[in-house]
Amino acid sequence: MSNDVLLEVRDLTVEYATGHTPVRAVDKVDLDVRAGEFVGIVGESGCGKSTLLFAIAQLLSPPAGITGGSVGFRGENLVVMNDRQLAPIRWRNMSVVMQSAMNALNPVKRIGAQFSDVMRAHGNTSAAEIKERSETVMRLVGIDKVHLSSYPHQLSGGMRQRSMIAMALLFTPDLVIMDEPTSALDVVAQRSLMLQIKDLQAELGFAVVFVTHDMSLVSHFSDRLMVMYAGQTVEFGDTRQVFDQPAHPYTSGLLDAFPSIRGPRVELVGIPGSPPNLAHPPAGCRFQPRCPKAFEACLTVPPPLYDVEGVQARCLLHDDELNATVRSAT
Ligand SMILES: Nc1ncnc2c1ncn2[C@@H]1O[C@H](COP(=O)(O)OP(=O)(O)OP(=O)(O)O)[C@@H](O)[C@H]1O
Repeated sequence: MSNDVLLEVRDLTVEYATGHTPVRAVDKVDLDVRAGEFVGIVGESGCGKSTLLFAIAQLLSPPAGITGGSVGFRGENLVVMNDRQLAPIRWRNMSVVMQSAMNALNPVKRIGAQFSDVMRAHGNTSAAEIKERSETVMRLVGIDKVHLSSYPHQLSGGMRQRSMIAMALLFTPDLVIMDEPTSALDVVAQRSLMLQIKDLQAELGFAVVFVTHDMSLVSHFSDRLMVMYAGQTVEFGDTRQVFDQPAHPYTSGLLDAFPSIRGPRVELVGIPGSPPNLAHPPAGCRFQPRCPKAFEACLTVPPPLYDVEGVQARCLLHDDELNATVRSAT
């Protein structure tokens, strides 16, 4: 991993134009990803994780649209580019692996033919070159090259996901965006696929942005972790630090809701209540209605991100001035 910033997302805002009030699914999100880094994004269902990934990859379609901010990738803002300008970047420099290979792969086309389509669409026309690269990426993900002649339904779930990853690596991109690529797999296949992604990353040096619901997956595999709640980043920092000393009550709640594989047995506690309606988020802190540590200011003051020993956390508990006022009033 280097210190070169590969992806620089600033103030990114995405809205779904449905009903009377637009739904702001991603609200002014900042995200930097360095070359070769693995960044995990977690949060409850509906918090905007997939929308953020689609916005970064410029794959949103109506009613969703980017209404503010920028996506800097290798120094260029993707948001202002048209499809023709994006074409040379897609697959070659940035590729996407979706949640379900069964939906992303064409069911009536052999795997090899799908690889070939991607390579031809992006400028590789030599049949020999396409064959060689297709066999190489299948080897990289541990699938015998005979399966280039298979249809998706002839492969197991794990093999389908692996072939999606192989397809994403056809051009050795700098960034691979993954939206829960292991969620349809059993835990054994899940772990083996994750180990393989990490090995490939070490070998080929690409960065990964990885969305999941699974805290134990990110605890093992990500360098840095972003926790999202109601369209916003609520905590972002070094994964170990976030796990050891969560700086946001929502992160603590997520951690308490997941079993630890090796630690002592403890009772799991869920987070009471449910996430807010993003068309009408609560005033003040969005997590406040569910927060065990909420105090009066949380009802009205929308918290910014505070720096807490190198981790960013969107919680008024870290506002020294506000806390001094609260202490002096009691
Ligand atoms: N087609 C749509 N029309 C209107 N609003 C939508 C649409 N799709 C998503 N949303 C809104 O965007 C929010 C974020 O959705 P998104 O799928 O990005 O969340 P997520 O965190 O990826 O959830 P999951 O983990 O279940 O995939 C949802 O809460 C919903 O309010």
